[in-house]
Amino acid sequence: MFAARSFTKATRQYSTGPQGGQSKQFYIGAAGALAALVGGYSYLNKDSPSGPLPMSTPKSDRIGALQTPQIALTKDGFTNLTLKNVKKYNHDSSIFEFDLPGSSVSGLEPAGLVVCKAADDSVTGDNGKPVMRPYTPISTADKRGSIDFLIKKYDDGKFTPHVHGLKPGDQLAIKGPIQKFKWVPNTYEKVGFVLGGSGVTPGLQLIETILNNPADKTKVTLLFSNKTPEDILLKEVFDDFKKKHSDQFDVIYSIDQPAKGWNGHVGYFNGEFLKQHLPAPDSNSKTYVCGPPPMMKAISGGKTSKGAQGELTGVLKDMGYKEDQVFKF
Ligand SMILES: Cc1cc2nc3c(=O)[nH]c(=O)nc-3n(C[C@H](O)[C@H](O)[C@H](O)COP(=O)(O)OP(=O)(O)OC[C@H]3O[C@@H](n4cnc5c(N)ncnc54)[C@H](O)[C@@H]3O)c2cc1C
Repeated sequence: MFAARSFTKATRQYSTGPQGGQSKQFYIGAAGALAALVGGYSYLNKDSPSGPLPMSTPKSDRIGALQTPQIALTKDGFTNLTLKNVKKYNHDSSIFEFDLPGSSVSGLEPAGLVVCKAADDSVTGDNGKPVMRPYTPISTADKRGSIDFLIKKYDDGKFTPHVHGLKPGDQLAIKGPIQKFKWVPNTYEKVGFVLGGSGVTPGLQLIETILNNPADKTKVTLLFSNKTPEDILLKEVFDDFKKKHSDQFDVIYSIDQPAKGWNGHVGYFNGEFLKQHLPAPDSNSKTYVCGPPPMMKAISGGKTSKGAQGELTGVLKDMGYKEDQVFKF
């Protein structure tokens, strides 16, 4: 059985049927805002990785129980996918829906990502090589016929102006799925997520995987930092999670400066705040971090230029977390 979701900025509706195992769970990803202030992410390596929109996935588009779907992508090379549809999400982010051939699927299970580059290699870095960036789709692994991304535009960014300039019919080169790790339900009693801006995408993928599995009792806390309230992507999704899984999931939003009508946290996350809300550093917990470089640096230290986890530093290190208790997306 599979979850069917209808995804809009204001409303995210879904029905979730009984689920078999991990492979039959669905996730969305999201990506978003924050960070005009900061920008950039922990790429897989430097230039080579480091208004709302309806995104419905009809049940008929989902993997049929009796049929093994074809996987459209490969991690061995780039596949050029054609842009089917673009929908504005908010002031700087849009949802990009790319065609998958026939009724194939992306096959992108949590915790996984794809790497994107310009289909014609027209976007190059200072070293003359094609710029590549990692993205986590908001569509689920089993969605047939398309893969969808929510991508924030950085006006001074190297890659996202290109993506936001694409029109239906244009192509993007996509490689994946690249699975960072396989989530095993109930490995930890509690997990914490410290996310910023469009770094929300990989976190959302994993959070939804946990919450959609009734057998997974992992308690989840999300601390989500953005520049302004308008930058918070997929807030409606997390609010809905909180409503439906109040005993298992909690989310705290934070913005950088006070804003009219804002009742949530204001300011960067510091040790005192994290100590109050994150699971304590012990063998029953794990904390996941994803966000722009300055945030990563402050919270956990960044990843290495080749995408390795790198040394744990920052606030989490000061709080006593060990390297195996933190994962940097
Ligand atoms: C696992 C993963 C999944 C992701 N998924 C998504 C997703 O679904 N959607 C999405 O929108 N994004 C996602 N991202 C981020 C994405 O990979 C890109 O980083 C982002 O799109 C910006 O790319 P760009 O080339 O346009 O900007 P860049 O050229 O990388 O720059 C972005 C901004 O950061 C600034 N900047 C760059 N480096 C630094 C630095 N060291 N210090 C301070 N400022 C800096 C730039 O001036 C600019 O304002 C994900 C990242 C990861 C690691």
